[in-house]
Amino acid sequence: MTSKLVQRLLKGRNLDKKNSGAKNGGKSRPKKVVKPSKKKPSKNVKSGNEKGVAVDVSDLNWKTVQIPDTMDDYGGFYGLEEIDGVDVKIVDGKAQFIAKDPKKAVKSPSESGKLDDDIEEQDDGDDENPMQDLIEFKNMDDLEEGELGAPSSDGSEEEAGQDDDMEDDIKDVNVDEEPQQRSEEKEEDEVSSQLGIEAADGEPEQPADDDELEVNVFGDEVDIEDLEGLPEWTSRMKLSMTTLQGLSKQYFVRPTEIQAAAIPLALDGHDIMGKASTGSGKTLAYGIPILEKLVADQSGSKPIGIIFTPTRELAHQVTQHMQKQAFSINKKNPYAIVSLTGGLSIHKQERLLKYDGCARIIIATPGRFLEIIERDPKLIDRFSQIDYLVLDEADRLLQDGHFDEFDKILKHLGKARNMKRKVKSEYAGTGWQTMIFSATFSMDLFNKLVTTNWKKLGKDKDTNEMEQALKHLMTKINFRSKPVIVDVNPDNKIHSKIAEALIECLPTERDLYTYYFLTVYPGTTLVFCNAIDSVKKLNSYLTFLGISSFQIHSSMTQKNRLKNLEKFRQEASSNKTHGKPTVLIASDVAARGLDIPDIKHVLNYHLPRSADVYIHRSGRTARGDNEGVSVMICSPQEAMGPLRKLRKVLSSKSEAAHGKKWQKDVPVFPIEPGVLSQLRDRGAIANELAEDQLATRSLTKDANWLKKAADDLGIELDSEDESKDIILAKNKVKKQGKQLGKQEVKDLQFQLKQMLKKPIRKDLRKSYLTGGSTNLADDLVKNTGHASIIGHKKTDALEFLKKNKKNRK
Ligand SMILES: Nc1ncnc2c1ncn2[C@@H]1O[C@H](COP(=O)(O)OP(=O)(O)OP(=O)(O)O)[C@@H](O)[C@H]1O
Repeated sequence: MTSKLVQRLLKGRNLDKKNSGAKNGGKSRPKKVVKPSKKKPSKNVKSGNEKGVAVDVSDLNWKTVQIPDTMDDYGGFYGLEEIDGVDVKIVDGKAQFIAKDPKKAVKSPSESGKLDDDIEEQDDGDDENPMQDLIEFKNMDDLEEGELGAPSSDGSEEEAGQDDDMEDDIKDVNVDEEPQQRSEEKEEDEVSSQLGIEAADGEPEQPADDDELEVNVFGDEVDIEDLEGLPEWTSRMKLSMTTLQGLSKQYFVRPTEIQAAAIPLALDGHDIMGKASTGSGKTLAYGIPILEKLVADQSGSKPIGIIFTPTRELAHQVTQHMQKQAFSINKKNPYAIVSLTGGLSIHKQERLLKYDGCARIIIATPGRFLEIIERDPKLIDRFSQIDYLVLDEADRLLQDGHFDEFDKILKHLGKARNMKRKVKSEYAGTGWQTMIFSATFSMDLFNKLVTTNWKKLGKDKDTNEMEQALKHLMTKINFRSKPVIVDVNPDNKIHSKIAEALIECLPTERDLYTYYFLTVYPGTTLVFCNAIDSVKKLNSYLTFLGISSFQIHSSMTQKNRLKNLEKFRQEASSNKTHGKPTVLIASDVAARGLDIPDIKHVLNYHLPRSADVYIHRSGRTARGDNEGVSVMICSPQEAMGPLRKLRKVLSSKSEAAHGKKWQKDVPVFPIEPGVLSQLRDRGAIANELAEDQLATRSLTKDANWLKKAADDLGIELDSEDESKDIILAKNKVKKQGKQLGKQEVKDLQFQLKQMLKKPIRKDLRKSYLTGGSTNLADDLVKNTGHASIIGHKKTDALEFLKKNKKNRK
């Protein structure tokens, strides 16, 4: 009996050079085909046996499985194909596909054609190197010396518990195929996700015909009337219908300040240095001009722009933002706008870059981009043809230590383009248009870069900070002409829609006060810690306390980071309706650029290391038109020293001139001792359990790591080897000291469970439903009571701070 085979497509899309817009005037789009095998496909059906004919898998006539529209494209399950009348036989460990009736089961030559040659897979294996990832992220992110403990005790893989659901998406698919094939498809899926392809949320996986698209775009999806509702865009700048449709679809009825100022200048061909608050729409300020070029040249094949970002998450986010804005182009060619970051197979990315019509706009981290172009000089020639170069979060990209990679990229591209300096530090007419954007252009970040004239520039008191930074940048970046400075946030301060506050506590009580804040002010909260160990510990602590908590830090694999971000988003939206907190605990890998909707609070568990970091961390709330709260937890000693310094940098010149004290601007959150005391005991137990959990995980990892290292070296591990290494031995003893016995863990978990069942009461109040200062019955009826503290009114940190501010005035 022949079976029905099912295979998964690369997100239902593929690369069909033959059908790419480049050769068809942009009219046709990639045909949906899958390349499931690394084997070079045969053009002809192979010789058969008495039961059927052995057929190469890529020659089979797969049929698309229709999946209901209501299903999300989560994990790429929209790309299923099936075939009848084919058996799988394992011969010499390899799968053979036996077709009973080759006429029915095999594609006609015109269907199979040369496509597979075009996208022939090389036997490249998976290049993911966890250690390499770590190094990359150490460069760009926040790892501190010693944070990793034993040699990658954390590896690049997250703790077992966290990894469980990071399992291969494909496992649920009923596939009669070789495991190897499945893992290849998994890789493909990762690449498609890496390229930001899933951004086409909810859209059909099979692109529609052009006519159909017109109907969709102008009929169902975008009300043509809406376009008339965008006079605030059209009166200020000339934009294509495609761009206006994108804006209309996202309900962006007017440009933000930075967009209104920067887009017309960019469309006029100016190089730009742009500064605006966090969450003020800088992505589209540089993105729209680049997309306009793509709209005008949809059938072309040369790359239009490269956007560099300092972190992978940001690169993915910018990709999705751009794809969403250019949704109709993205529908036709999902590979026109792609991201290029570390953490996933470089070979897959390299292959995709070679196709005409693909990768017209690239959003990349500098490390991976440099690696790719240095492996293939042809790519240097290709990318030197760009019209636009963007540095998002430019100050971070150009920061000490990171500039080298970027400098090398500039040199490679400049040389290939044969750029000639026309005037001092300007490449008039020969270069690309450069746009650099950030919320901060702090002098602190540049002053570590060694330049001969930097000190002199720093003394020039008449020039403002942006001018000085620009003078410096002019020596580093190949601008076409002197960039126009667009500074819509000249005071360089925290976004005006963010209410700031302080919580003072002992350094050892940060966990407890975080728990307190989350309990009293539930909502979507992003907590920033300075050390990865603190992220892990707090995540474990809050999870034991029953709070929906997720973590993201730079020693996690890229896949897990993206997954956790996604899970946090999902959980936040369901918890919101129940008045429950949802927490994302992050290292500074999440401080810049991330645009997570509806973050109500940012909590600085540790004081940020600089004012810029504080501005970026706080800027994860109050995105777009929203308001938000940023709270710093600090000890009394910190308030005297580092905090004072931080506030001094943040206070505007006018405030300083008026002798205004920062304490007046930043209120201390009042703590209700009655509530806090009820949280203390449960917090203490959660703390013990969290320490035990982390110590146990870490010891297991250390042991695994040592064993693997010994296996790799082909030596047998002597149980005394560890104790010979003093640091390892000390670490081990320290961790063992935090471990609990199995029974102890069980007892504590039981105790905690009982405690968590008990409701928290305001002022330890016991009963009196209608008596006392708060009428509980009233609260119940009017729904004015707190979701988790009996006798407490509903609270909102933002409202509280606003009222507080009014009272202080
Ligand atoms: N014209 C607009 N009207 C309303 N919302 C907008 C507009 N442009 C962008 N947004 C939204 O504002 C939010 C912030 O945009 P974006 O991420 O570009 O900010 P940013 O200035 O780059 O922030 P950061 O400095 O933190 O990186 C996004 O959710 C985006 O969709």
